[in-house]
Amino acid sequence: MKILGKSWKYINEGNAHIVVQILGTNYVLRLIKEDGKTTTPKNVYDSVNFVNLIMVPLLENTHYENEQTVEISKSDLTELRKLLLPFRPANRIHKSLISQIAIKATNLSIVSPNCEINYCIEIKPKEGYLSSSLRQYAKCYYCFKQYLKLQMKAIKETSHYCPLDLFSGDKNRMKHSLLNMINNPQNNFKLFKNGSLIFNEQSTKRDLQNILKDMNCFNDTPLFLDFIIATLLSDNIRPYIKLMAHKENTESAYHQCVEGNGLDTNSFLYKLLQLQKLSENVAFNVKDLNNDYVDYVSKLIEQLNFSKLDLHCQSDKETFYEAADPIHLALISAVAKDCSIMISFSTSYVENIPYVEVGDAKVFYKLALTDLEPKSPATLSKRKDTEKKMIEIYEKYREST
Ligand SMILES: O=P(O)(O)O[C@@H]1[C@@H](OP(=O)(O)O)[C@H](OP(=O)(O)O)[C@H](O)[C@H](OP(=O)(O)O)[C@H]1OP(=O)(O)O
Ligand SMILES: Nc1ncnc2c1ncn2[C@@H]1O[C@H](COP(=O)(O)OP(=O)(O)OP(=O)(O)O)[C@@H](O)[C@H]1O
Repeated sequence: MKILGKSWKYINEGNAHIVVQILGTNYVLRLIKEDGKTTTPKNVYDSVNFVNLIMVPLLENTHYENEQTVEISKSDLTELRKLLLPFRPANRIHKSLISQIAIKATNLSIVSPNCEINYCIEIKPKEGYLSSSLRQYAKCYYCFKQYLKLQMKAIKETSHYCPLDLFSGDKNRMKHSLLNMINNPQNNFKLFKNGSLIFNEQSTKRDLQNILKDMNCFNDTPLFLDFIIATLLSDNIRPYIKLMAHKENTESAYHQCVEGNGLDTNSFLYKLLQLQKLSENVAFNVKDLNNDYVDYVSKLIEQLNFSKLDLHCQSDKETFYEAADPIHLALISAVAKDCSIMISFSTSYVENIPYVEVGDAKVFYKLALTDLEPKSPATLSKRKDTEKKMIEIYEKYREST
């Protein structure tokens, strides 16, 4: 069966979308899971506008072209649902309904369909700072939530990954955080080869070593991690980076959640962190999340069009932040706290794409963010409830050990 007249392949899925690549092109379809909610074409148009006009420019997510909506026929959709089943993970198949309107987006798992081999690293970094609501416990949201996940049996052991290490800008701490992700990947670290998942939550350090041998451009894991760090610290504009092998100094690793301030203001990670922090600077009461916010995405787009703001432009960004409803900012921040970083790379030459010089090799890469669709206002009250639950569980856990 073909989609839009072309062959396709399943890439992966999350709680809200199934993503399939359209072979021979540079795009994917983000199929929207429908269970529990009905998606109208208007909802999807608004969502696409939210990504294109708000999230992409605010994050300077330049390698992500404008999303578009596409319609899939009812009969194709019925067949597609059946064909997707064998590829879908057991813990996700309880959601089986898919919307007829899907989102056409840039395929971030490849640098280009013309490259002989494309690899891609996916990092779901989560909240990179200590939110004011958790400061008294000196423990960040991710590290706290690990105990809740353990209790719910969603994970077998807690991860030592701390987002504050990754966002610290300190290369030692960043390396340490990536090693912790690799030791216990959960949904935070994945690797793809030509759009197929080759490293996931079940993989081990040894699996990564074998993948790197096969890749033939990084001699060892530390060099591979240096490559990831160099791209994350880049401004995503500079045409090339010369990789300086960085000697790890694990002594400086923290064993608790400590915020760093080593990120350059032009770096990709800094921009993501700033957007995440939008929920900190605004005071709002969860009780205010009344019916006024049910259709907030379409209101936000209307306001943006009415004020003729272009969020690619710095002064318009500032005007937007100053005038925005605090709850809208908190909802934008929630997207930035849950999105994924995709670093696709290849040793094949690709025009107008930055590269990292690794020894004699040039590794061409694209750094971009995905999963930028708007969240429901219920996300904000869910966060408060989760915080309460995870603090209780953590305190019980501490008493028992
Ligand atoms: O509960 P959170 O905040 O940690 O994040 C949820 C994620 O959990 P995790 O990354 O595993 O901790 C959760 O991820 P998983 O399904 O656990 O992989 C979703 O990303 C969820 O987003 P949405 O509600 O589907 O839009 C996320 O929910 P939102 O809070 O972003 O709505
Ligand atoms: N544009 C893309 N190109 C290639 N692969 C993608 C793209 N977007 C997402 N993916 C892959 O598909 C997976 C699911 O996508 P995404 O995270 O957007 O789904 P979601 O259901 O919205 O996630 P969540 O569970 O965080 O709500 C990602 O983890 C990633 O592996």
